Amino acid sequence: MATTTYAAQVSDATRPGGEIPTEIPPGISTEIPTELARLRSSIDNIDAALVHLLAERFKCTQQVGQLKAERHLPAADPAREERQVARLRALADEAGLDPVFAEKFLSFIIAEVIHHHERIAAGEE
Ligand SMILES: O=C(O)C(=O)C[C@]1(C(=O)O)C=C[C@@H](O)C=C1
Repeated sequence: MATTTYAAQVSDATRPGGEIPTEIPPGISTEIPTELARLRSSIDNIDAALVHLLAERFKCTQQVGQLKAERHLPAADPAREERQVARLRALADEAGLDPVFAEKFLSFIIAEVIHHHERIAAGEE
């Protein structure tokens, strides 16, 4: 999509390879893009950490999937999930994160894990 506004140009400038617009309109402070770029840099670091943490979690759950398949255990354990949800919701609350979001996020991950467990049990992974 073509960027026409100054705000859109500044937004593009914070992307890798982006260029700061040469003509800054009068009255527009360069402080905003600097602060935005700093915050986005932190967000990128946090996103990278999340990816690494998720990769570690999935390495663990892949092993759990193997274990469950060998012992013919069901892929899902709703009682365990209930405890995880309760714990995560409390942690989220303490941390200032929306517990509803925390639960949705955990459920999304667990659904993917169960899918992998089922594939392992079916000999597809
Ligand atoms: O702990 C287990 O039994 C798992 O299979 C792991 C896990 C999870 O991702 O945390 C996934 C599925 C289960 O329903 C409960 C938890």
